[in-house]
Formats: sequence, structure tokens, C-alpha cells
Amino acid sequence: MKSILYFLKQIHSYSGKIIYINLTAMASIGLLEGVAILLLVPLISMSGVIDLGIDTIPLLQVFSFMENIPASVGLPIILIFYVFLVVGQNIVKRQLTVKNTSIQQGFLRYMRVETYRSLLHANWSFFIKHRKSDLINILTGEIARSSAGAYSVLQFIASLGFSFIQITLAFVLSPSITTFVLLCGLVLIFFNRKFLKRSLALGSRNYELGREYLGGITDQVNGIKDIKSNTLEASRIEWFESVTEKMEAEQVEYTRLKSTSQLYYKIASAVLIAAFIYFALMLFQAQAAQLLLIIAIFSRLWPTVAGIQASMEQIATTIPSFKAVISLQNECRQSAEFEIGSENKHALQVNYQIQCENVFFRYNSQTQYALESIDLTIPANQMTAFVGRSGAGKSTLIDILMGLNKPEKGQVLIDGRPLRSDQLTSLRRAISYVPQDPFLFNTTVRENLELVNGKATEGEIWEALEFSSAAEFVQKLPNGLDTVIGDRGVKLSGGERQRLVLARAILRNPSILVLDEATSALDTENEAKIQGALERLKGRMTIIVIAHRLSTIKNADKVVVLEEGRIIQEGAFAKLSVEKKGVFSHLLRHQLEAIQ
Ligand SMILES: Nc1ncnc2c1ncn2[C@@H]1O[C@H](COP(=O)(O)OP(=O)(O)OP(=O)(O)O)[C@@H](O)[C@H]1O
Repeated sequence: MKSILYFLKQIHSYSGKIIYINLTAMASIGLLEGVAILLLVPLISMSGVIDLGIDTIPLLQVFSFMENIPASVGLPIILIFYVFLVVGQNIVKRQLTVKNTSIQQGFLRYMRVETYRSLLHANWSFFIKHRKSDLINILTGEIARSSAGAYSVLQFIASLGFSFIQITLAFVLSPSITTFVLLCGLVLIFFNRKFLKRSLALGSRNYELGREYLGGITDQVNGIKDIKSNTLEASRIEWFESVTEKMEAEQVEYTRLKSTSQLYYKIASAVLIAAFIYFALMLFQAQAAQLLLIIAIFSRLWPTVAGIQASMEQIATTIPSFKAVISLQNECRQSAEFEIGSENKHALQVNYQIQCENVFFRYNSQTQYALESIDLTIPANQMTAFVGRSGAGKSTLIDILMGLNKPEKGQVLIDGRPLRSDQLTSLRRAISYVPQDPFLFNTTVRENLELVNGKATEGEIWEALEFSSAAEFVQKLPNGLDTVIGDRGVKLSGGERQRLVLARAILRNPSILVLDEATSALDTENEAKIQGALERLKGRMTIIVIAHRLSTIKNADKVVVLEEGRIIQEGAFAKLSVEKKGVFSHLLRHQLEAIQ
């Protein structure tokens, strides 16, 4: 019940007063249906087949005036009235169905947008913690299931409203028979509670299986090359068969549960109708008209009550999905980097330096620090290089500088002033970042480049491609700039992808360029060309480079050597290379020996 109220609150906060209009429409359908049933009495009386004794029942006395109207006039009047009633009722029903669908679809979109917006504003550590496929699962399957749950809530309310009116009508006609039937109904609902519990459990299983399925296939599609080259197909198919078997069993189980509870209702309805006809005649001495109407009402009411049970089961199965969506939204909001809407639209100006002051950072409070007591100054408009063994903390340090990771202790300063959270977007507007595994969209070269600068001219695009030594290969592509490059740029070589991403970074015209192993896949000729281009950028752009290949950074103004999360050496390339005992000269010697 709490979850139904929660659902309702969410739908209400989205749809506002439309929901009240719908509730009124539902009530009017119930009323029209009631009047249509009541009309049966004068209709049958008119036929003269039996005398239903209208006068003895309070609610039906409104029709007593009809007894004086000849059947030849009265019958058409009632029939025309009846047709109008049914037409009116169905028009309202149709409107309601459309409105309910538009509420459901609007609610679905509202949930999608809210969830995605909060997701995009969550901080980096949130994304490190969560499996990407889980996020995709919630954004696709679980949100859709939640919206189906919202629709069931609307149906539930409709059935409830309808039942309420019908029961009131039945109660006015015969309080004793109605109380008897209602008591039986309550007993049935009480025993059917176990179906709700099982529906909830099945909903949780469905959610878990959905996660497992999407997580597994995402991993496998991403790693398809490894699967094929290592002949892992058989084990992967085994996994796939096992998870889909569980999914199949879950769905069959759900249908079994749903149909069992409906079966109970159907059996109960037959038993109840028989019982109450018996009791109505034997104990309550019901009038013919009373009996006829109550049978008519309850024979319509029972499917609605069974529908209420079905809606409740449906809602129960979608509750785990709904909870997952809401908890993701809440977690994203708690992990928000800054208040949405407070972000600055301009790029941050760095005039002198970016600094780290006694920075400590770790990914998890149980693990050791990935960065410890980092004191560092990165001068503006110069080239600074981070080097060190794998796992030394270079990428983590870059994430700190970009404000993606927040120091556990210490702070980042821009021109001597601590970096505030409301400056994060403007800092990132100033940065072009090329990561180790750059992302390219499955579209044309042109669209991939325009993504960062929609206003770039053809000339500027080619200039950026020249800078990154990519112009030549792009010209040779079948459709030049308009060639589609496949998923993550799969139709290009590793080095071509890197050059394209580098061109994209330059096209953004940043004041800070961050390259994390951005030229590792290039041949020496192209790398030398890019080094020359970077050299020309010095003086007008702050360049931060991570490179394992030390020849890449030989033009750096400053080299920072990291080891196990600490800075162990820093200075100019030439100075560090002659410090015989230092790690840097050791790394340099190793690389030279490897070439010889
Ligand atoms: N998402 C993460 N969760 C937990 N630990 C992490 C995460 N990313 C990195 N680490 C740990 O932090 C340390 C520093 O990693 P980092 O990626 O910064 O090293 P790196 O110097 O850039 O390495 P490489 O040259 O191999 O890219 C490593 O011990 C690594 O295991």
C-alpha cells in the first residue's frame, strides 16, 4: 500500500491536476454503468413478462411514474436513453484510456529525463562504483517496467472507484446481501495476500536476472574479439543458456501465480453467486427486482475485484524496478558534483598556475592511498609531463586536476585560489582531455569532430586534422569527412583513432590540453609530427602529458615522476635525465637499452 501511495505521489507530482480529472471521469463511468443497470428494471417491467415490484424498493421508485406510460411509448424512451447512456459511457472510457496512456507515457519520459539528468550530474566516483550495464538496465528495462507499474496504479484506482460506486448502489438496494458478499470478498482478499508477497519476490528476481543478463551480454559483446580468439564460445553459451533458462522459469512462474489467483477469484465468484442467490431467497426474502439488480451488479463487480487483485500483483512485481529507479535517482542526487543550474557557462581562465596542495586521495576508504601528500605546481602555458611506472597514480592525478576526483585531504588551487565546486564545469570547459581509451561515436568523422564545436568551419576542421597528422588518412577514406567510422571508431586503426581524437581535442580550442597516453599507438614518424605541433602550442596553451614512451615528452618544460602515489622527482627533462640515481634516468636508460 505504501508503494502504491509512493507511485501515486510520483504520478501526481508529474501530472498535477490531470489525475483528478481522470479520477472524476472514472467515477462518472461507474455511475453511468450503475444507471444502465438500474434501467434493466423498468425495461423488464415494460416487457410485462414479470412484475418486478418496483414500488417496494426505495431506489427504484424513481421509475414508478413509468408504470402509467403505455409500453409502446415507454419502451422506445428507455431504449433510446439506454443507448445514449452506453454511448456516453464509452466515449468517456475512450477519453480516459487515451488520457491514462498519455499520463503513463509522459510519466515514463519524465522518469527517463529525471534519471538521466541526475545521472549525468553525478560525480566521477559514482561512475567508478557502478557497473555501466546496471545503469543501462535501469535506464531502459527498469524504467519501462516502472511506467507499466504506474499504468497499473491508474487501473487499480479506476477499478477501486468503479467498485465503490457499484457497491454503494448494491448497498442501497440491499444492505444485508451486500454486506454478506463484501465479507466474503474481504476474506478472499485476505487469503490472496500471499500472492502479492510472491509477486514482489518474483519482481525482485526479475530485476536481478535482468541485471545479470544485460551485464553479461554487454561484457561479452565488448569482449567478442577475446572470446573468439581464445575460443571461449562454448562457456559463454553455457552461461547464456543458464541465465535465459532462469528468466524463462521466472516468467512462467509469474503467469502461474497470476492465473492461480484469478482462478481462485473465478471459483469464488461462482460459489458466492450461488450462495447469495440461495441466501437472498431463503433468508433475506429478496424481491425479484432486488435480486436481479444485485446479480447484475455483482456479476460485473467480481471481474473488477479480480482485476484489482491482478493490478495489485502487477504493481507488486514492478515495485523492485521502481525502487531501483528511485534509489538510483537519489544516489545520483547525493553524488551530484554541483547544484544543477548553478554551473558557469564560461571557460575558466588560468593565468599563472594550477596547484595541488598536500593532496591525498584513495578510491575506497579500505584501500591504500592512490595519491599521497602531493604538492605540485603546473605552470600555465607550459608543457608538464607525468611519468612513472604503471599504477603509480598518473591518471588519478589528472582526474584530481580536472575536478573529477575530489581530494580526501588537501586541495586544488587555480591561480592561488581553491577550486570551488561551482567552478568545475567552467574548468572543464577550458580543458580538452584525450584519455587512454578515447571514445568515438558510430557516425561520420565530421560529426565526431563537430560534437565538441558545432560551429567549426570546414577550414578549422582540416586545420585540426593537420595538427594531429590525421588529414592525410581522412582524405583517403571512402567518403572523406563523411565516412562512418563504426562503433567506437572500429573501422580505423588504433593510431588513426588517436589522431582523430587529438584533432577533436584541438578543435575545441582549449586553454588546457590533457593527453593521457594519447600518442601511444602512433608510429615514430607521426609521433614526431605531433611533438612538433605540441611544441608550437606551447606559450598559448597549458599542456599536461602522461607518457610511458619518454621520447614523447622530451620537449616538456617540467617532468613530474610519480611512484606509488607520491612525487619522487620533478624538474626539467634534461636535469632529471642526468640525475644518475633518480628513477627517471633509470626509466630512460631502460627504454634506450630496449631499443638497442
Ligand atoms: N577505479 C579504481 N578503483 C580502485 N582503484 C583504482 C581505480 N583506478 C585506479 N586505481 C588504483 O589506483 C592506483 C593508481 O592508478 P592510476 O590509474 O592512476 O595509475 P597510472 O599511473 O595512471 O597507471 P597506468 O600507467 O598503468 O595507466 C593503482 O594502484 C590502481 O590500482
